[in-house]
Amino acid sequence: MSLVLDHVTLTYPDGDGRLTALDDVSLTVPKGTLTAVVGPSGSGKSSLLAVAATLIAPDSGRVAVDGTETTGLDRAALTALRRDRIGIVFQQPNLLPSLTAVEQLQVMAHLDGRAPRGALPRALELLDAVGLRDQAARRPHQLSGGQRQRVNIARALMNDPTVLLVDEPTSALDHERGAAVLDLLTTLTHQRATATVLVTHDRTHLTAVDQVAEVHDGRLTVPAATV
Ligand SMILES: Nc1ncnc2c1ncn2[C@@H]1O[C@H](COP(=O)(O)OP(=O)(O)OP(=O)(O)O)[C@@H](O)[C@H]1O
Repeated sequence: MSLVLDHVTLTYPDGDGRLTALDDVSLTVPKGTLTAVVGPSGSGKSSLLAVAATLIAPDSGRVAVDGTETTGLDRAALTALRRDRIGIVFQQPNLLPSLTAVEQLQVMAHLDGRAPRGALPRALELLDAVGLRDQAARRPHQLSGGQRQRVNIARALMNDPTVLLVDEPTSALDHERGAAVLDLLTTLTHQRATATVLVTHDRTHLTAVDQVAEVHDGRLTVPAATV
């Protein structure tokens, strides 16, 4: 199992008390499958993604990424785990304005301090996988919103993550482009055997996902196993 959340509870300070953002949440996402997490605003979706990304430690419960238990890992170990095993696609493609599409990906290979040998062929291969091989030399302002989101997705795959976490990828896109991005995520999940979690409040495009989990007031339910 590539991503396991086991009885995870997360609270935030709230005035004199605590607000429970995740309430005893358990979720398992096997490799090569896509789980959509749906729920209304404020239900806990972003908190779930942040805990899965090991950006926030839960108050209690267990998070395991690609077989590694994250509880008790120090900051350096968590940073390395995120760098090597986790890809994150944020809602807004936060691309660097001055870099071309292929450079947005290549820069990922520089971040861990290793010589980016093989970074260019890999970046081009990933741009090809997201249908943008011929846009490799374009800068963000020369790309459409949907194309920018594809670059964003390709970039998250640069380090060959096991776990892919995606936050509302279709919110800035029209219906057709949103559906295309979801199709692409489904295909990449199967091809690259990632354990993918997609957070969304929009159920329209969810027909092809492997599992839909619903979150309400921090409580997660997975209707009759769909994986
Ligand atoms: N840093 C924080 N400090 C205190 N409370 C927080 C913090 N972050 C989120 N919350 C609260 O935790 C609950 C869950 O928030 P979360 O952002 O996870 O929901 P969400 O489902 O992602 O919402 P949205 O769809 O609007 O992004 C909400 O009640 C929110 O107000």
